[in-house]
Amino acid sequence: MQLPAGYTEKYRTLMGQTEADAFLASFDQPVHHGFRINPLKANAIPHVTPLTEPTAIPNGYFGKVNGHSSDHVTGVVYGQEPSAMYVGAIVDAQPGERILDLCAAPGGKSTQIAAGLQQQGLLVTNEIFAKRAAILAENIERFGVENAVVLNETPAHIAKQIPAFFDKVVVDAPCSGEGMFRKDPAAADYWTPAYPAECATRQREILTEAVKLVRPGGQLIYSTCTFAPEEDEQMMAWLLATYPEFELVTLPELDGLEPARPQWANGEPSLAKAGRLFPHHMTKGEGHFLAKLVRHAETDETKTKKAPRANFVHPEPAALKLWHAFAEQQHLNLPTDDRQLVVFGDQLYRLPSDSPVFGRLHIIRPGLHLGTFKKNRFEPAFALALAIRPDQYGRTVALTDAQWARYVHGDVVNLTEPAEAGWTLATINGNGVGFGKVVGQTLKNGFPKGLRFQA
Ligand SMILES: C[S@@+](CC[C@H](N)C(=O)[O-])C[C@H]1O[C@@H](n2cnc3c(N)ncnc32)[C@H](O)[C@@H]1O
Repeated sequence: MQLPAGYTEKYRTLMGQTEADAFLASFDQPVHHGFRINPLKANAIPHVTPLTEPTAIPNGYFGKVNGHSSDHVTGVVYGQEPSAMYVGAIVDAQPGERILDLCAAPGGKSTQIAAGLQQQGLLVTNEIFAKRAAILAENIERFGVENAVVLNETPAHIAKQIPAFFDKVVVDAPCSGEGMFRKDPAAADYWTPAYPAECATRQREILTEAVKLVRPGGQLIYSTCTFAPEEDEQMMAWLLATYPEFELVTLPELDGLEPARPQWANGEPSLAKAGRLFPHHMTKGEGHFLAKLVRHAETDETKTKKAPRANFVHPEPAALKLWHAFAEQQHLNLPTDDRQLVVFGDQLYRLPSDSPVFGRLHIIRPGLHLGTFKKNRFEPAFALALAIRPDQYGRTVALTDAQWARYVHGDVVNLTEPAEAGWTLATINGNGVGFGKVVGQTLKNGFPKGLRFQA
């Protein structure tokens, strides 16, 4: 591929001739695709997507996902570039943690974090641009995540509202995207010698807020999909110099992951604890930069922020009655725990445990969407169908491939046998695909209009 002259010169100077030749030649190699399977689903084994070649990352596989397959539509698989999967592995989410994904759309890292949290604890997933935040919310919903709050906010607003709150803050930063040149050669045309420094300015602004959000003793995870030292080693050198309470920690040993290059910044030896994935070294992947930092615990423990209680509107008794009646009639079995029911207009959600006061932050999804209050009745949400296991719901109908194609197209589905009338969970391959109302021997379609397609 045609790379800008300034680009090739830059990496010849940084790497030396021999390595630069191999690095630059890698841009003419094929793009590698990958996906992760979703351990949150009742059946995490895809229906049509082959699991032939695992990546070095848990649940990761090489291969391409068909966006119109039942595997994608039921959230059993999530397409993700193979080296991007390393970020989630380094976050290493554990059940019960409070994690913030600050630059999250479309949701690759967030869905990976959600898999690690196993529906316990709190994932706050944020995207600054509204259109991208809507896509993020859709992907979180399809993945069946129950414990995520989706925000559409600036990092500064979040830092002001809930400082020092999170065990882990992830900054998968907007960057010059040099690791995307193979996938999108037009991105290379956008590159100028000054572009990485422009991106670095924005990254510093984001990190200035991100550091405030990490609790003492908590971790900050920083990643980019670019090779530019200005956005990688030099960004970490700046962070360490500006925030001495942060320290880089050694990354786990993972296939293809190599130490970052202190000589590309100020020579500070600890920068080698950050990691790089280079396309001319790792077996298959587009490349990434990764770093994990810990914020030293403060000696004065009183400075550690206690979790403020969430400020949400709880359902009125009449609304609660409708919800309980629905759950009882449909034999919906949601485990009882401390998750609170909250209402947003006529919508009912289940807020994740440990949610803080979000104040005026712009929330897109306050947890799992359970459904809508209509006059004297309750209608279940699409998100609920994707989050529950079929054995948590009383009425289910397993669709054949042909019936599923009709369902996702928005058609009425003729059932092979009569079924009990009422709200029914349609499934394929053992996973929920949406609700529909059974009438006689037909399933009236409940697949959201905006998602319908011809399979
Ligand atoms: C590399 S992408 C994130 C990819 C995502 N983490 C994933 O795995 O799917 C960076 C994101 O940062 C967002 N962004 C751009 N400017 C930002 C800013 N000033 N503050 C926070 N996020 C920003 C972009 O819209 C983009 O969605």
